[in-house]
Amino acid sequence: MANEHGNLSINSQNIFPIIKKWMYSDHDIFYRELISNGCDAITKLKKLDLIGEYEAPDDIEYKIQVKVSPEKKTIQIIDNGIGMTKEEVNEYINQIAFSGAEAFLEKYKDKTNEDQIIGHFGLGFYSAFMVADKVTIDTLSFKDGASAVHWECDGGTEYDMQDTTKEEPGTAITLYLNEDSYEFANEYKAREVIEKYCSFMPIPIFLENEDAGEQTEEIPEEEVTEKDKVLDTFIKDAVTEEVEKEDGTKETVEKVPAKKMAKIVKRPVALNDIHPLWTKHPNECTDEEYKEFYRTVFKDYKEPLFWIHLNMDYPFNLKGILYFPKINTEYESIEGTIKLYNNQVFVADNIKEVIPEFLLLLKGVIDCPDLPLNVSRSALQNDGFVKKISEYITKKVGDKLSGMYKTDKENYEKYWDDINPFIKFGCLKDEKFYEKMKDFIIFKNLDGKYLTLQECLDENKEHHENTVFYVTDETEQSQYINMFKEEGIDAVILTHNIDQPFVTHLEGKNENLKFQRIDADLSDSFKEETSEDELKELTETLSDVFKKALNNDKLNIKVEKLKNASISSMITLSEQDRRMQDMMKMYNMYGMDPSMFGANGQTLVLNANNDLVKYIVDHKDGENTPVFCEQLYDLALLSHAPLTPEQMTNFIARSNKIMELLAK
Ligand SMILES: Nc1ncnc2c1ncn2[C@@H]1O[C@H](COP(=O)(O)OP(=O)(O)OP(=O)(O)O)[C@@H](O)[C@H]1O
Repeated sequence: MANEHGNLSINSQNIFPIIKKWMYSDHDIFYRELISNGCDAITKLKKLDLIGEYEAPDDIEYKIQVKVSPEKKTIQIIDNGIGMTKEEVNEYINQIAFSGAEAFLEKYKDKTNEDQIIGHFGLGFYSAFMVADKVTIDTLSFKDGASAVHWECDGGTEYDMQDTTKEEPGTAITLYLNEDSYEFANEYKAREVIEKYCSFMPIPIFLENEDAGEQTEEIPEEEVTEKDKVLDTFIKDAVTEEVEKEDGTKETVEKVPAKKMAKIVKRPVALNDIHPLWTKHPNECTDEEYKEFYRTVFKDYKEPLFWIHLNMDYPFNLKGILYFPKINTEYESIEGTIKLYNNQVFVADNIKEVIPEFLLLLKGVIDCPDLPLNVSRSALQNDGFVKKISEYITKKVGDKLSGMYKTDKENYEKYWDDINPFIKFGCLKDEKFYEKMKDFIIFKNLDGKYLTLQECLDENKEHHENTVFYVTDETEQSQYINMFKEEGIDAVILTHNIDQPFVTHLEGKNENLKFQRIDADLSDSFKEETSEDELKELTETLSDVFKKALNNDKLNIKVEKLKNASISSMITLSEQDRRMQDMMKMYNMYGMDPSMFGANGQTLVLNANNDLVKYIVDHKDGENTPVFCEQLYDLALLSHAPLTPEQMTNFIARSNKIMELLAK
């Protein structure tokens, strides 16, 4: 072919400046685009070989080679795939791709970042110009009689094409990096980017630093294969050790015998796993493989609790593995990662348009070749097909969990403390998931037994109808817990942030159902039968004394005769008021007067059967009465909520004073 010089068939003057600016932060995706083009080219050739339209040499080793040269500031991506004829370069590179890229950019150039094209699919070959001033293609088509083509373009609208020599079919793309992009020729940077995007591509990828010189390694000679380039052979001395014999004399014994070794050119190691676990059938995968995959992909050395292997071909193609991670501490925020792949090519993490929001708390991989990824995120959100995929994933997770409840309850209960925030979040976010899971939500009771909602209600029917009492802090609320236990009344433990909105949700779903925190109100079971008048009189007396002693006119005081005489004072706060206060805390409305929202605060309950309370009634004006009142109030507060720093300081000082009085 004579030298051919031509104009790229585009209408706008120059799209390269736009390409170069495109998604500044994601310039590294050119690696993905070019390597996946190479994988596609090889996959096509393998198919042709399979159907008899091409006969590959017996010793063919399909692979992608990435060669970086920090000195020359070049990157080469070489495949031994299908290659291109001159006509194909014309068609795919000079015409179609350019006008395609132009249309693509035209469509999206005004869009803001929020509306990014998913993973920027479709940028293709031209993404090379984000990092390179000049790009060349050397390619030889697999077709009989094809001649090799050299193509070159320096980022303008013109290209040059000429014959070249190339022995084997395939394509080599060479990037001459621009000044801002030299880092991509750094071996470690290249490795990092390739591992990010190409870890599971279906063709082995090898990285080589052209400037690093020949790397070597030493292996036992018997392990040398035909493919190895042997540089030297030598004998590695035996390893010996001096040991003491029974008679006390010493002897030298051979631990490892002398060995014939070979020094060879370092064997290349592929950067990717071409058969990621999700592509295998679940029956073929062992637990150890699942765990190993989890460790490698998520760099999490805590073992996952369990996993779900998604595997379907119809009505759409979807494979993946979702792991339920172990949450180590109560305080660790749960943050998962779901990696999305398209035919083993990494697209992006946590695409909430495709993956239901609550599943993003898990860790996992999803590969869905059918996804329309070259559309904007907002279009994806409204896509019926994408919704179906998302619903399918949710359904599968629900199936797995409900199945586990039914057939492996022991483990389900074992995992419950770790997985319940996730399930509850899912129920709040997704009606269908709630419907699927509602009968499999369990509650840990005061004895550490797990009960369903219905079981909780049935168990306590005699004491309270349709009410579930719950504990949010076992230490703080221990006094109430003891009272409940004494009366044989049960409560459940709900300590996670998600529990408050979740119980509200359950109340909305179940008519008449009420959740009450254990300190919300004192049920009649704890009280002795007594006359209303007597209590009223005591309440008036004690209210006066306490209000005066605590210098607090607004204090609500209620006197009860509690069966347990050792309890002196308690705080109760109605469920509704407490939820209001919690909500205010959540929205950072500290310092506001709760009464603004109708929350009129706590009630100090005093036990008329308690000796200290009796003492106060009998010594209204006693010298030490105010101290008793303050102390009883603080003790009640302590078992309800943490004291403020000022309250705590006073409490400690007063406690010391009381002991001094006792010591006198
Ligand atoms: N390494 C290669 N070997 C053979 N053909 C190639 C190679 N790279 C690109 N091509 C041809 O050029 C065409 C255009 O490539 P480009 O990367 O721009 O778009 P694409 O791969 O079709 O789509 P995508 O936008 O998904 O990358 C390809 O469809 C393919 O026919």
